Amino acid sequence: MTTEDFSKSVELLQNYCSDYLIDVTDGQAILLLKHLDLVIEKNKVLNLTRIDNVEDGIIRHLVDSLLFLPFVRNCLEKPDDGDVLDIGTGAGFPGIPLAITLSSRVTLLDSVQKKIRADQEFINTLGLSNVNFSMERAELLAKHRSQNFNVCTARAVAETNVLIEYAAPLLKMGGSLVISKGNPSDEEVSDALRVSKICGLELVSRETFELPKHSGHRELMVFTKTSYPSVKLPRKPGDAKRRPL
Ligand SMILES: C[S@@+](CC[C@H](N)C(=O)[O-])C[C@H]1O[C@@H](n2cnc3c(N)ncnc32)[C@H](O)[C@@H]1O
Repeated sequence: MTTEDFSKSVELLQNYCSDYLIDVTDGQAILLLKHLDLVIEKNKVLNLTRIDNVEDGIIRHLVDSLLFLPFVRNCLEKPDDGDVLDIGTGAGFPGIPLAITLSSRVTLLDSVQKKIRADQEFINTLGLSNVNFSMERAELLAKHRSQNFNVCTARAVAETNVLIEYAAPLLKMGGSLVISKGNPSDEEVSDALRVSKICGLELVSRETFELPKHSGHRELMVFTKTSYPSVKLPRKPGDAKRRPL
């Protein structure tokens, strides 16, 4: 990107975000766009995303990830404090945009080694000091980091009931799972409500957004842990999907 293109992108990103009442400083916007640039570059040698241009990436990766920000902030006990886990982070969405805009500790979790390696490279280049990495399945992380996180996030990882089962043992009591969904079916939502009861979570908010330039509909859902699961969690890796609760 030329310096002129970069400045235009910073302005575009800030303008889009202000439509959702999300403030992004110049410094944060520069880091967000550098991350996007690194992802697009890395995508030439590693299959990370279908989005291969900055204009689409600003909307479908950056704005889409930043929609999580007010919800995550709201769920943290103290603003900008606490531990956030991004389950199935892929190329770092929404985890890296959240790490740039929050000063909380953010752990990027993915079971695929090459994705976590790419994320480590991105974070080194961006110079962020509040990011940790975990290369394993969510179900296995829950065995040694049980009740460790104030907030879990996930975008485009699994059905809502599966995400609830992954997050329940990882969250501290009172912690929350924040997820973004395109168009969840009634069946997905009713399954999620049933499984959330078993796992000790409650749906506390559900808000809808339209991405800029008709790029998609989003539902941001927040589930808060209010009691302990009534079944033993985590179950074996893969059970949440293969044998849903
Ligand atoms: C479609 S990608 C989405 C990546 C990113 N969240 C985004 O929105 O661009 C889903 C990612 O979740 C990871 N994943 C799926 N199930 C997982 C699990 N049980 N534990 C850890 N990572 C998982 C996959 O390896 C993959 O990188």
